[in-house]
Amino acid sequence: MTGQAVDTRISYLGPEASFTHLAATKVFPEGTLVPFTTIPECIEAVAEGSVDYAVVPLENALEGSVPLTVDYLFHEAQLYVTAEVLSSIQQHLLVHPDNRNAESFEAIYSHPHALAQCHKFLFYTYKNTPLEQYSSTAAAAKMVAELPERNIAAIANEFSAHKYGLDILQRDIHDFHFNHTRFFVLSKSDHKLTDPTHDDQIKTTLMITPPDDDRSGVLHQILSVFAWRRLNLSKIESRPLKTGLGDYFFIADVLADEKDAMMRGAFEELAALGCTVKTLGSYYTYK
Ligand SMILES: O=C(O)C(=O)C[C@]1(C(=O)O)C=C[C@@H](O)C=C1
Repeated sequence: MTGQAVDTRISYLGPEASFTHLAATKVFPEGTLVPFTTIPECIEAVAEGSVDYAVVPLENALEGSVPLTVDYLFHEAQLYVTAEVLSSIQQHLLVHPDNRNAESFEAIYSHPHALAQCHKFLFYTYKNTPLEQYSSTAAAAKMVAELPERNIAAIANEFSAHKYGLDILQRDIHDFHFNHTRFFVLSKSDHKLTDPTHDDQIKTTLMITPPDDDRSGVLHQILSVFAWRRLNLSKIESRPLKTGLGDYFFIADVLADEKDAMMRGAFEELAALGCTVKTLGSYYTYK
């Protein structure tokens, strides 16, 4: 199934020119893209059926997981991943043209992940400048554009600079060169989006809750389920179950299709161990 239909509706963490918007246009060059201010709003829109898909950030190479996305998918939503998008992230310091000669700023605004990706730059160059969290990089850029009378700056991408008429004061301010973010394309139905450009490697994301009997070696047992079947994990991470200190679930990416015989065997063995498994489905990567 491709994501090309014009009448397909897609929610994304907006506004226009956010990194999430750019990721959404890779998969849906022709769909109707509907911006939302928060990740839960994007996810709820697809869950309640006002859009067909949601595109949300999942993980960044420098900052790690976006906890809100992971936790919302585990605790609140029953959705499937139909594709993931891998995007290279370049962060720039943007200012209103009226303030391009400013040497210091009242505050610098951006999404918390973007501020964190530029920690070293901000620490060494703007040590005493307050850093203010905003709903997305593009939302911060839009706000800076709308308030020329305030001497403030935003961290966002080049598209935001063009879209909102800002100057790029400093390019590529992210701390490490390899800055990439993974985005999930979510749907209510379990299917795979495909495209001639997608990667051949299929991936399945599982959310595994261990049995609550506190037995020793349970993580080892879970890992062995995959290891002896030669099912390669590209990621495993623990997140709090929110039921008590020390209670966790694991989010694991397995490089296989959940319909493979080996994967079906893995599901059976995990159940026999007393684990509860929530599958987010199998999907390809758009680059
Ligand atoms: O899409 C955006 O512009 C965002 O602000 C979100 C987000 C994120 O949550 O990771 C997306 C990509 C970048 O890693 C920085 C921020």
